[in-house]
Amino acid sequence: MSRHSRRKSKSSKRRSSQSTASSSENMDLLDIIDDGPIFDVKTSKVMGRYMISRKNLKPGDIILNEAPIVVGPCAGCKVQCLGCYKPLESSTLYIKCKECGWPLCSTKCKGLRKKYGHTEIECAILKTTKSAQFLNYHEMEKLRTNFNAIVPLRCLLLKDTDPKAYENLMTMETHNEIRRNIPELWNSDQNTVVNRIRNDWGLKEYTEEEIHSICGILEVNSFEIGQQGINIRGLYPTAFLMSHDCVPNTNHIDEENTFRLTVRASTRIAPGQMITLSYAYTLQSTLKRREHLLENKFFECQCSRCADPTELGTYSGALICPKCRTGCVLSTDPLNAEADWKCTNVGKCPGYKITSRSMQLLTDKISQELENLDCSDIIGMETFLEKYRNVLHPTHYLNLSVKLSLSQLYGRANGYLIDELSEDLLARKQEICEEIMKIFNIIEPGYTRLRGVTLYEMHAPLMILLTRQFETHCTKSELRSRLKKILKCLEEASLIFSYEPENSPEGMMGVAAKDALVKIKDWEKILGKF
Ligand SMILES: C[S@@+](CC[C@H](N)C(=O)[O-])C[C@H]1O[C@@H](n2cnc3c(N)ncnc32)[C@H](O)[C@@H]1O
Repeated sequence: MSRHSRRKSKSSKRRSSQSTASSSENMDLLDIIDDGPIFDVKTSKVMGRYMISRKNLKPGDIILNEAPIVVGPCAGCKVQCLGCYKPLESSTLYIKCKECGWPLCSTKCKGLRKKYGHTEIECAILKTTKSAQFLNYHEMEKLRTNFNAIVPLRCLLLKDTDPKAYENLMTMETHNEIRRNIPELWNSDQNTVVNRIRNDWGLKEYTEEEIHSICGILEVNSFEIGQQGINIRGLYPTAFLMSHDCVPNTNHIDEENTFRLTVRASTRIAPGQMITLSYAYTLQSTLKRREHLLENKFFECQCSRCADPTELGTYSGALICPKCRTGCVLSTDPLNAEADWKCTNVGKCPGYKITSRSMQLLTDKISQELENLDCSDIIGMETFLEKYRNVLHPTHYLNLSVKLSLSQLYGRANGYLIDELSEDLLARKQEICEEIMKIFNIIEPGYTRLRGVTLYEMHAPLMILLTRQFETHCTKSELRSRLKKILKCLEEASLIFSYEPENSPEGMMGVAAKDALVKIKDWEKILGKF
């Protein structure tokens, strides 16, 4: 899943505690379960195992904190250091491990002989199997595919090095029965993982079936992790148990060097409520999210957002009716990707219908146009919004992604620095932030990065406009109420970012939000409490 994972266990009476979870590197599921009643694991025919809360959780509460079972390069990744995963493709500064011959960032790489890096046992196997002979540095595409087999090999090595972890891992969902009927997927795993491990490296002790199962487990259960330009995947012993929801109630972060995962509640979660994360990108339409989930996680999402043609009133996939120009064109059956789309302006529209296929062709074409836009081109983005004003709903996911970019570009891009913005452009930044916040409040509610970033962005135009206007046209009471609004934005942003690593972009935004809060407090000293 994208920045998520899940896990297994037949019993429905399992639970974990925050204190136990954070106290031991080597705990297993049962250790967690025995000690603290944060969640239970239940089983359903449709979803398999899933987690429910045992208590009232508040936003920010830790649900679990655990070390990975295994980490390493993603399938399809670029060439990277086998120890610390630093990207190496565009770097001339790399060496080959003097034992196994695989690329490393340096002889002093911090991941050498480390549990979650290039271990001695991995190095010995890659050396004795003469695996480096297949690393042809003149054919990058082929070279990259060698990395696909690294994490599967690490999983297989657990059989001897950590049998309990291996046993745990092998209970995870593989979806082999579906995956083996998708030739493109199965053959790619066969060629780049199974044949690599068994034929090229000669490790025949591992069966084809078990290697395919590990490929499935990794695809279905691993989290995308990594900080500071590192993009890798990790399997976690418990977090994989969280089921998917297109409006999730948790968020998670992974620590930079240890790769420990912390899952927190992002909203209030009541006892008995499912603990969820989104395996798909929330800023997409139902059709796109469901397509991703079916192709990558092998299930059909039926959540309340997917089942509602308006997507809980966010209209993330809605078109503007070309006939009546005011109605919304929505799916007649959102849980059926083939269903027609119709204008819902009943009585006022002469009637408009489009097939799902045509609707997708249209949005794919517009999406392609968007992809070709320079990501810092403010005018290009505003022109895009204007061009599709009568085609896409204002909160269609393509418009939302443009507005999210604009919310950050106004005030930061060259020629658009915050102090240089005219009052009109400051008002535009504010308007965009307010518009997208309404949607994020629905699809990414609570303590989420998207809300944190947007709240922080929103405070800036509010503050600059106020500083420019307060001497000329602002009464004392208006001043106080405007400062109160800014204070609220900053306080919430700063709270959300307090859970982020300090050196991450969000962590740094948190520091900036705190600094800005101090300045606002100075105003409070003059004006009295807001
Ligand atoms: C990471 S696993 C979650 C743990 C898994 N249920 C188990 O028992 O091991 C992800 C898989 O769980 C199932 N799943 C998770 N969320 C679901 C949902 N909302 N609807 C249907 N199936 C879901 C799907 O089979 C999916 O591929």
